[in-house]
Amino acid sequence: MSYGDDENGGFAVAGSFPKGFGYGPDDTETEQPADSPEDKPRILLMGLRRSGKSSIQKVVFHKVSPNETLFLESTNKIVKDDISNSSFVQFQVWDIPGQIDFFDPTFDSDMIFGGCGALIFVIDAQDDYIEALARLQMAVTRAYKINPNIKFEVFIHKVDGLSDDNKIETQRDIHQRSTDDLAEAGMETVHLSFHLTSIYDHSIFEAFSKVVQKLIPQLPTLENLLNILISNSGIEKAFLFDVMSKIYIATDSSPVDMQCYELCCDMIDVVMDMSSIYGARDDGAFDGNSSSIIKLNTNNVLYMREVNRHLALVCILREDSFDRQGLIDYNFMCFKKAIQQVFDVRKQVASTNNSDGRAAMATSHNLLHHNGSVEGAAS
Ligand SMILES: Nc1nc2c(ncn2[C@@H]2O[C@H](COP(=O)(O)OP(=O)(O)OP(=O)(O)O)[C@@H](O)[C@H]2O)c(=O)[nH]1
Repeated sequence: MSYGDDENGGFAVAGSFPKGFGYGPDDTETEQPADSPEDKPRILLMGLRRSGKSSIQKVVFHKVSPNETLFLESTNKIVKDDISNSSFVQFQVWDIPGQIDFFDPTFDSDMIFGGCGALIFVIDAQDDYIEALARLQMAVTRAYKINPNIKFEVFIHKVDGLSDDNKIETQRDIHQRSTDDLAEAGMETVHLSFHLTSIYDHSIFEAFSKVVQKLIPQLPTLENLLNILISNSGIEKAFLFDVMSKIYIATDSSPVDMQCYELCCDMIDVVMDMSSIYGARDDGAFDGNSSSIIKLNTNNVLYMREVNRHLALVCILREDSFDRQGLIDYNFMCFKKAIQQVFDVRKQVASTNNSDGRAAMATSHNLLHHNGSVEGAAS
C-alpha cells in the first residue's frame, strides 16, 4: 500500500514556520536575498584548550581523518566556518578558543551569543574536568542572559579512552555537578543535554545530528513523513541524511541503533567515493535520480535514494521486503514530492515576508537549505 494524498495532506506546515528566515546565498535557484555571513545562524563550539573543538569541526565538516587531528595547532582567535556551501544545513560553526576571557571588553558577547542557535561545550573526559565545569557554568550563565533561546549541549568528549563503565560514571558525575552548579546560581530552569562523543567513531556525527535537529523547525513534519514512508513500504529504519556531513537531519520515530546508523554512514562513504570516480557530473556528486542498493549477508538491504542535491534517504530493510521495490520506489517519489512541498511553503513564507518589507533576518531557526527545484537538480 502506498500513502496517498490524504495522509500527505496531514502536514500543515505553513503556520509553523517562524517569520523571517531566508535561504542560503549559494542557492542560485532561489530568489531570496543572500544573508551576510554574520546573519547566518550559528553553532558555537566552546571548551578548554585541547578539549577537541577544532578536531570535531574538521572531522565532521571537512572530512579530515581523526589521526590527522593529532597535531592540530592551538586556535588563538575565533574561527568562523561557513559550511553552507556544501551542505543542506545552513549555518556557521564558530570555534571559540579555549583561553578566551568572557569579561574581556573585546569579547562581544551580545554579538556572539545573540544570533547563536546552539552552544556546544566540549569537555575532555580523559582529563580532570573540574576547571571545564567551572568554565561551562560561566559560559552558560553569560550566554543565557543574552539569549535564553540557545540550546546548551555538552559533549563529553574523547570517550574512546574510557571503558564502558567509566563512560557512564563520567557522564553521571558531569551531569550531577553541572546541574548542581546551575541550581546554585539560581538557573535551574536552564536545560543542558549531554552526549558521549569521540572523533574515532560515529558518536560525534550522531551527537551533531541531534544538535542540528533541535534547530530545524520542520523536524516533526519530516519525522511524520518518514514514519508514513516506512510503515507503508516495509522499511525498518530510514534516515534523511545531509550527504556531505553525514549528519542525519531526521529519522523515523523508532529508536536509533548505533550499528544501523554506522552502516548507513558507511554506505554514504562508499557511494560518494564511487560517484567521485565514475559519476557523470564534474563534481562527482549524486544527481536527483541516483540510487544505490547494498545487500548484506544478514538478509538485510541498504537502499539509498537521492532526494535533492544535498539530501539522501538511506534505509535499511529485510531482503524479502525489498522484493516489492516498485512499491518502495513509488512511495519514495511521494515522499520526495512531500519534502519539496515542505520547503516550497517555507520559500513562499520567506518571499511574503520580503515583499512586506520585512527582510529575512536569520534566526536560530534559519537552518535548512532549500534546494530550489528537485527536478532541477536531476540530470
Ligand atoms: N583520543 C581522542 N583524542 C581527541 C579526540 N578529539 C580530539 N582529540 C585530540 O585532542 C587534541 C586537541 O584537539 P584540538 O582539536 O586541537 O583541541 P581544541 O579544543 O581545538 O584546542 P584549542 O585550539 O587549543 O582551543 C588533538 O591532539 C586531537 O587529536 C577524541 O575524540 N579522542
